[in-house]
Amino acid sequence: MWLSRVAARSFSVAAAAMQSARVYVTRKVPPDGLEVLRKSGRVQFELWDTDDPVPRAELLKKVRGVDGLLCVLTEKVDAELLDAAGPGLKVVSTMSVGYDHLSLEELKKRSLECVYCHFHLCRGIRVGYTPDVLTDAVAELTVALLLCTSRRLVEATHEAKTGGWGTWRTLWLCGYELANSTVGILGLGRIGVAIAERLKPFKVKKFIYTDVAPRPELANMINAEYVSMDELAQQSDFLTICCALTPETQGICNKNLFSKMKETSIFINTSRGGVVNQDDLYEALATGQIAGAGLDVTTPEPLPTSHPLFTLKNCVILPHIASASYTTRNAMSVLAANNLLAGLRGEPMEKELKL
Ligand SMILES: O=C(O)[C@H](O)CO
Repeated sequence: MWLSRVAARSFSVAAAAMQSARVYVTRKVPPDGLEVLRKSGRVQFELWDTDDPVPRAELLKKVRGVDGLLCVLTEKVDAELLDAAGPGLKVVSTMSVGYDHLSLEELKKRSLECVYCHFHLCRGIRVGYTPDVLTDAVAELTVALLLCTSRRLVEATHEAKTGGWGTWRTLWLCGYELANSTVGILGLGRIGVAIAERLKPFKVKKFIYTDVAPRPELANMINAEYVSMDELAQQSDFLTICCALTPETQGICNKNLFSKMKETSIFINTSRGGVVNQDDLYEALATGQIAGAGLDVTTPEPLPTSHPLFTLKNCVILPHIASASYTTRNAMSVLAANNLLAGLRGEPMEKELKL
């Protein structure tokens, strides 16, 4: 069985190197990325040319026999999809920094089959993603969401528009300020550093963080102290979640964490909804266990408008827009296209996920 799979892959890798590869693009991607694909002259690509996700059944049909897949975070790349694509699939390039929609296990399994293959170009399925190019946009939006939540801007504009604005009142719509505060970062990476750099001029007193292990090279850039998860919860006036969604971080922001936070603290999540237990968060917000939450990500997405979190004044919910600037989304599409092309040529990708 593996022999025929390896043989098929070896043949198709060699063939793709000589002629144009077949690629399926699962979404209308920004123009700069499409231009890269068009100009390459190396790929014949078919595009799901709308802003809505391609229906699963259609996707499974369209990937049959492709050499490459350029996808976004709404497409689950799992065993079913990889089987549907078949042994010719050489590259999956996602236009996202997050890769929790890709089953790394399944991708790895298929790559391992190539241990038996002695062709240099035959290295299993390679995966590209788009870190770095979105760091500025995500950090900027995180700061905006944090200020919007802590200074109650959504509530305030609502009051102004709907006649709630009476006379000037001493404690009306008061919130919490960054000056002299402690900001906690759960999961310190490029984005956490970029957020801290932007918050520093607001006169934050102290940055603290936790992660699977200390990250001194990054922490030194923002003078952040490594603390335990409990200390992070207890000390943070603002807690910003920057970790990837993995089996280890799934639901890590739960009752246990919220119960240790201050009643005056603000919780901000621009990573993935899955890191939060939303029932526990609702409880913490509704009972005043914490002061407020700003969420750019939820489970599911979109969050149904009937969801209890939407009933809370102290919860600001955005529709997953952290990287949504024209510059960044175009840059992500270019990087995803270049990763795809490099993978198809059997060359190193600019940003490749090590499986
Ligand atoms: O993973 C990502 O890239 C973001 O969540 C969307 O830009």
